[in-house]
Amino acid sequence: MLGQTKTLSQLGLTARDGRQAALTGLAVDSRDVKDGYLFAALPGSRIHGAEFIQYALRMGASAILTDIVGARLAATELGASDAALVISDDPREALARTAALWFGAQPKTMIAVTGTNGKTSVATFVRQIWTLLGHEAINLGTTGVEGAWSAPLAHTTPEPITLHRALAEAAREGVTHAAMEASSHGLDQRRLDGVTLAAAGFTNFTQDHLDYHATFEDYFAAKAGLFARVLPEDAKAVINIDVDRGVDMAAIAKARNCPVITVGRDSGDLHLGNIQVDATGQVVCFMHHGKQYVRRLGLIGGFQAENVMLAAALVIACGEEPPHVFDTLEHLSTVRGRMQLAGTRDNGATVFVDYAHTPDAIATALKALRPHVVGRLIAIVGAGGDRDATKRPLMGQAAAENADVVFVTDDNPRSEDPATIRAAVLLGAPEAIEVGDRAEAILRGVDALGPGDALLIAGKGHETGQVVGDDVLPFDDAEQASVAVAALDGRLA
Ligand SMILES: CC(=O)N[C@H]1[C@@H](OP(=O)(O)OP(=O)(O)OC[C@H]2O[C@@H](n3ccc(=O)[nH]c3=O)[C@H](O)[C@@H]2O)O[C@H](CO)[C@@H](O)[C@@H]1O[C@H](C)C(=O)N[C@@H](C)C(=O)N[C@H](CCC(=O)O)C(=O)O
Ligand SMILES: Nc1ncnc2c1ncn2[C@@H]1O[C@H](COP(=O)(O)OP(=O)(O)OP(=O)(O)O)[C@@H](O)[C@H]1O
Ligand SMILES: N[C@H](CCC[C@H](N)C(=O)O)C(=O)O
Ligand SMILES: [Mg+2]
Repeated sequence: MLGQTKTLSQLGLTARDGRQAALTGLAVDSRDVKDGYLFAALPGSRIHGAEFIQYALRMGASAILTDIVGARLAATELGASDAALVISDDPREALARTAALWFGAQPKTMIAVTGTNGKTSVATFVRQIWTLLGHEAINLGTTGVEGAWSAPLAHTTPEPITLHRALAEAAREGVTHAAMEASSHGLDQRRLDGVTLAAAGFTNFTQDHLDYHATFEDYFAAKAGLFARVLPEDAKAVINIDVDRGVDMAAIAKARNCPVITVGRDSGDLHLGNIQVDATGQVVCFMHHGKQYVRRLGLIGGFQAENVMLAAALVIACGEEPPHVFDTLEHLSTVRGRMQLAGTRDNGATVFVDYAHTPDAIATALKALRPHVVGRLIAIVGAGGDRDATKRPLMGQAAAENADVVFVTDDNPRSEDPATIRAAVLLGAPEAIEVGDRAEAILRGVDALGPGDALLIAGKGHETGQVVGDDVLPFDDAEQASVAVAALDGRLA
């Protein structure tokens, strides 16, 4: 995009006085504005971006996109400037559409997946299936952009400028298929409203993010925006109807005339029949419109079978032949940090790392492990700072109810006092052992493993840092686990 200019009208924008402007770039943060840029001054959760219009104008902004409140806030600066002023009722949505036009390309076939848990897993499985079918495919989300083209991302659903820059670059590199995660923050802030989707998926709905969304209903409404607003009317909605609110989500999609494909544990256009677990995976019977496909997945957990089912249905919704899709499933590999086997002790006990950071995910992950374990199930849990505080005791409770031994430790305390967070988790797990230092908790968890036992280290999954205050200290659960196993089994040089 370097060196290009586009006029406001080429970007679908109209200035209040009809003025044109040749733009050289877009920015959502005044500190990123350069000569000739459009600065989107958005209403924020802490401050209105219009407070920075004066700064953006000094940096050479040629146009300002904001709402009526922003225009009033910066009336004096705007009055004295030549910059074009675009006022929108929904400037975040306008920015998303503008960013799509500015970058001008995306992979031809795109899907998005929302839900409290399972988005990264489903998006990764969709990408793996497309790749196995011979397509150039990527997934975008919590673990960055992965697949045929890769790049790091700071957010699960990046803001529109970052998102469309990545999509356009991937498309230029030959990527034809992309699966992205739609977080509730991303949907609420219209970050993906400029993406053209062929299909959208819904995994499940349980508690998270009640720090950001005022009520549970607001959280649902944000997620429902994927089907109520972002998905085009002729595009397919693929919905797990065997989970809470699945039926409501399907009704929202139907009301917009989107064809609805249902999946579920026990019912739906695609559902699961018998599942037989073994030490390293499961043999699953997939039932699709009266046909049965029995396939072995090298993945642990009934929830991963459900995620694979949703991924397969999304790929089929995008036009692939069902038998070809089911034939790829035996070749799927574990998503990094999701039920990842991180070590096996000499006595056969296993250690898994999993990104469970909600009450439902902790319960689900532990229940999923139980059939694979003949001995005790040990869990290490902790809750993040500066995030939904009401989920903390519920996370402790989920661990206490589903594991035999629980350690409560730290997981990204951020600006909060770690001991206060642990105390909240311990309210739900009063018998748990408190070990603040995460490395020590892992060492003690691994040390406690007898023959036939298993350890679940929950919360950090693929993360490579422990966020304490403003510092990110290097920390990797899988690495710590394998070091602990090696040290305790005398395999460290
Ligand atoms: C809570 C939240 O989502 N905040 C997002 C929101 O910022 P905000 O409303 O808090 O912004 P603010 O600080 O009030 O500032 C208002 C505006 O002034 C601008 N500004 C601010 C300072 C300045 O000097 N100049 C300037 O222009 C800001 O860019 C912003 O547009 O709008 C910004 C611009 O679009 C986002 O970058 C920012 O994401 C922050 C960085 C964030 O951390 N978000 C997280 C919580 C998030 O989105 N997570 C989700 C979910 C993950 C999950 O599912 O678990 C994700 O998709 O990653
Ligand atoms: N279908 C599911 N049902 C219940 N729990 C699940 C499901 N899929 C994954 N989980 C749990 O949630 C954790 C996170 O999975 P994943 O990263 O795929 O979810 P996500 O929705 O992308 O999370 P985030 O909100 O952080 O982006 C997993 O490690 C597992 O414990
Ligand atoms: N995307 C989630 C990840 C949480 C992971 C956990 N390790 C934590 O820090 O709470 C969030 O930011 O809420
Ligand atoms: Mg994710």
